[in-house]
Amino acid sequence: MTTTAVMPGNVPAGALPPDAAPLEARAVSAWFGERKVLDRVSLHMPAGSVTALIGPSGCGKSTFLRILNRMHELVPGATLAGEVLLDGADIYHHDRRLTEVRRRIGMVFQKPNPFPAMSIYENVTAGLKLTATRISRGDRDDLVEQCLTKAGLWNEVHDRLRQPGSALSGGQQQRLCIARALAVRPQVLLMDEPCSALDPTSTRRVEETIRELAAEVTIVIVTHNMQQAQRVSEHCAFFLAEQNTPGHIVEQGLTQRMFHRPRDPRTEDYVNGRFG
Ligand SMILES: Nc1ncnc2c1ncn2[C@@H]1O[C@H](COP(=O)(O)OP(=O)(O)OP(=O)(O)O)[C@@H](O)[C@H]1O
Repeated sequence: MTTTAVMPGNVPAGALPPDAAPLEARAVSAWFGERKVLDRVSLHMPAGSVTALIGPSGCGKSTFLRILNRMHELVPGATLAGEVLLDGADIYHHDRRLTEVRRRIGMVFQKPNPFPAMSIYENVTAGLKLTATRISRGDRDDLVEQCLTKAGLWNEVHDRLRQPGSALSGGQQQRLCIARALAVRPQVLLMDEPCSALDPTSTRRVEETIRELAAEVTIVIVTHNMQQAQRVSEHCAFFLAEQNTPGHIVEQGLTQRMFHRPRDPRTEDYVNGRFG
């Protein structure tokens, strides 16, 4: 797949976003100090679709997600082995710039975390400053509208863009965080339980947003909610860490197949709520 991502310093006001890219983990293992928490995880996350990571607490889903945009290395004593390929190129290659990797592979966290002192408008454009992206005032206005529209929030906030982001409801704040992540035109969006702090109505709204974005950005989402995994994802990977062994993938494939015709009895037990 060719890459036409917009580089920092050159953001035209065109249609969002550039190009979703496939992400692939090859034999990824991870340690915290001496303790191995992931063992040789290989997973293909196809471009322009949603991949859900499911599994009981502590099996390494968040650690795996954080490895996908090089956040794992921020933890003192944390190490890893294996490769992560974005559009075929290893994000851990010594030539890759960390800021560029994180710009291409954005992250939305469990708890909505808009910058509290910034307005809604400034929250969306915050990432442009961090990535030293130059953009004219007119293009910036267009970008804010596009990102808020993509995040399903424009209609609710277009008349109060200068109000603080923290004044929004929890679900709106999470969609603001999605808009902020989109503003730097990522090819991949990682989401770590993005709805776990939200009420059911806000959850549905964020899920709609995820589905709307899916054609244009590769999405990888950690979720404990089996209904949510089925509603939002095309692909699914079931992680398990049995009896203090490191987490690994038991089964992966199309979500509908995994939920209705699982191949491994442990997958069947998990998706049917018999453990975890
Ligand atoms: N910063 C850390 N330092 C040491 N150990 C950690 C750290 N973060 C996670 N771990 C350990 O790594 C293992 C995997 O944790 P991780 O958070 O990735 O699992 P998870 O599947 O995402 O869990 P949950 O669903 O509860 O969020 C766990 O045993 C956890 O205790």
